[in-house]
This record gives sequence, structure tokens and C-alpha cells, in this order.
Amino acid sequence: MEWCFSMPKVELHAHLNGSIRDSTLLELTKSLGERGVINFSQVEHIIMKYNRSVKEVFQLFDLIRIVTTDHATVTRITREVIEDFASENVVYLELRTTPKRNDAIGMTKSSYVEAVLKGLRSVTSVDVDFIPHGEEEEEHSRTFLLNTPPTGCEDTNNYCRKRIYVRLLLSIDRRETTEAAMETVKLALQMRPFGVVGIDLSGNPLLGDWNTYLPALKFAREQGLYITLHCGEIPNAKEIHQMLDFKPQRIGHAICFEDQHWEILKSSKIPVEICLTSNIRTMTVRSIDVHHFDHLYKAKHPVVLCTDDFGAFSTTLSNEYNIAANAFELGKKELFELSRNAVELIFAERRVKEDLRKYFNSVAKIWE
Ligand SMILES: CNc1ncnc2c1ncn2[C@@H]1O[C@H](COP(=O)(O)O)[C@@H](O)[C@H]1O
Ligand SMILES: [Zn+2]
Repeated sequence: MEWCFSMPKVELHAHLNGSIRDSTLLELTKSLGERGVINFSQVEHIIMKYNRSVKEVFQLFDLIRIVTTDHATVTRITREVIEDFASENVVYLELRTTPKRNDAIGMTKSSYVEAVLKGLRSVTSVDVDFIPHGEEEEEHSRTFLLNTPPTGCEDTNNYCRKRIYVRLLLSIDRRETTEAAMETVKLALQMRPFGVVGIDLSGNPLLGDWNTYLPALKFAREQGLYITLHCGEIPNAKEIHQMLDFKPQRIGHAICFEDQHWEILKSSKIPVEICLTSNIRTMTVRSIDVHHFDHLYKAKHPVVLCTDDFGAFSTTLSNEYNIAANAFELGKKELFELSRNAVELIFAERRVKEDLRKYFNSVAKIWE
């Protein structure tokens, strides 16, 4: 486990609000309970439950949504999530979140994203790079990670601060209308100078219809935003087909695939974000030994290990690496290569990719 923790890692599938710390969720829920906004005893069991069906997971997300949707809390959670990932040696994080509107508190999708950016700026315990680099800033982006301290560095001076790149994806929720989805895409375009690199489609897979989001997703692609889709979380052969035909840059999960889908996936080489604990806990995969990671990995299909919602599923990225190591008999070297290969799947600009490549090269010897 220790080496899974110290290994440099790349996280490409993490939902902001699903990554809320347990302690923060409990604190916020209790405080809302005390203020009479919610009845704590009625929701306690949703928070405390360990294995949740897909339906129950989305009940938890609905609760989290009530508890977290104000500007100050969004800012706080963003800061904590970045600190948590950086502390376990994640050097590149693509964080996704659904911009929310709440008229009652004057929240617009835009002010929601501003609150996220405020969170990014408010991190003080680690160095965060989230503003994309212009061509002229060559020097900075060439050395940002190369100056990262060795793991275990105890010195308290600046040299020992962890460093992390963060880029953002804005999520379209499957409950949204075409217009709301389009608003999110337009917001993502506006927020590009602040590190928004793409669009995600997520939310309860039991709801919504592909054709509702398609116009917004097409527009996003025309405008040069990257796209990743939650695909195949439940059996829905037609939608899986439509999603693969759309050829997103990545997909998440790829669980309920039939032979025809595997064929298209493999020939189109669309990378898959794999979330082991999430799939087991939501019982969408029966057990780890039948998880499709094994088959994709052995077929040399591009895959990346991710957490999905480390708060909701009580995991960490290091833990996901550890689970993969044990379940699929992968050693340090294989997992390092898996992490290094994920660099090729990121949505950030060329300079970030180059810095990450150099950084992984510079530490590769340790993991051989
Ligand atoms: C279990 N697998 C999953 N499948 C689909 N959507 C998921 C998800 N896990 C999380 N989300 C989506 O992300 C939201 C929380 O983060 P944000 O409020 O956006 O930051 C959830 O409400 C859901 O819409
Ligand atoms: Zn997800």
C-alpha cells in the first residue's frame, strides 16, 4: 500500500461533490439538521450505509446536493479535495463538477463555477497550477513538476511543498434539458482561460435521453472542448451504441457492454476511465475478479484507474491502485506504467503533458 501512496498518480475521473470528505459531509449535515433545514435522523442512514445500489447512490448525491450547494461550501470542498489528492501524490487532477443554479440563494451556473475557482485559488498548503499556459510562459511549465520534492520530504521550507496540476471539466446532469446543457457548454467556453478543458455527461443513468444532450455535446466538440461520457453504467444497448458512435475522447465505466460494444470500443481505441470501488459498491460489477479492467488491460486498451467519488465510496486513488495490484497481480512497475500512460489521456494543453512526461521519466528508475 505504501508504494501505491508514494507513486505519482494521475486522476481523470473525480466528481467534486462526490469527493467530499466524510467528516465535512457529517459536519455540514449536522449543522443543517440543527438549523432545522433537514431532519438529520432521517438522512443519517443514507450517509452511513456502506454498499449502495445505483438508486441509493443517487439518493446520497441528492442529499449532498442539498447540503453543499452554497458558494462558501463549494469553495471549501474544492480546496479540501485538491489538498486530499495532492497529499497522496496525485500530480495531475481533472476535476469535474455540475454547475448548479439555485435562485433562492442567488446562485447561477456561472457563480457556482466562480466559487470553484475561488476554492482553487484558496489552496495554500500545496502549489496548484490551474491557469493554462500561453506559449510565452515556457519556463514555468517546463519546471513546475520537476521541482516536486521527493516523497517523504520532511523539510518545512518551500522545497517540500507538493505540486499539482488541476484542470476542470463541467458536467451536464442527465436530468437537464437541452437548453441547460447548452448553458453549461457556453460557460465552459467562457471559463477556458481559467482551466476548464472539457465537458462530462453524468448523473443518474436511469434518467434522461441521449438525444437531449446531443446538440450541446456536438456544439462543445465543434468549439474544441474535450468530451468524456459516463457510458454503460446500466444495460442500455442503444445508448451505448450512440455514445460510442459519437466518439468522445474518453468514456467512464464501460460496464454493461455487449460483444458488439467491445468491438467498437476496441477498434476506436476510446480510453476508459476505470473506477473499481465505485463499480463494486454500486453493485454494477459483481466482484472484482470479473471486472472488465483485466480484459481491457490485457488487450492493451488505454485505461486509467480513477476514484469517481472518493468521499461517497470511502476510497483514495492510492487504494484503487492497491486494489488493482492485488486483484490483477500487477507489480510496481506495471502500475507505474499505467499511471505514466494516463498522461497521454489528459485533456490539458501540450506543455502540461510535456512537463508530466518529463516528470514521470525523471522518477521512472525508482519504480523499475
Ligand atoms: C456512481 N457513478 C456515477 N455515475 C453518474 N454520475 C455520477 C456518478 N458519481 C457522481 N456522479 C455525478 O456527480 C455528481 C456529484 O458531483 P458534482 O455535484 O457534479 O460536483 C452527482 O450528483 C452525479 O450527478
Ligand atoms: Zn463518475
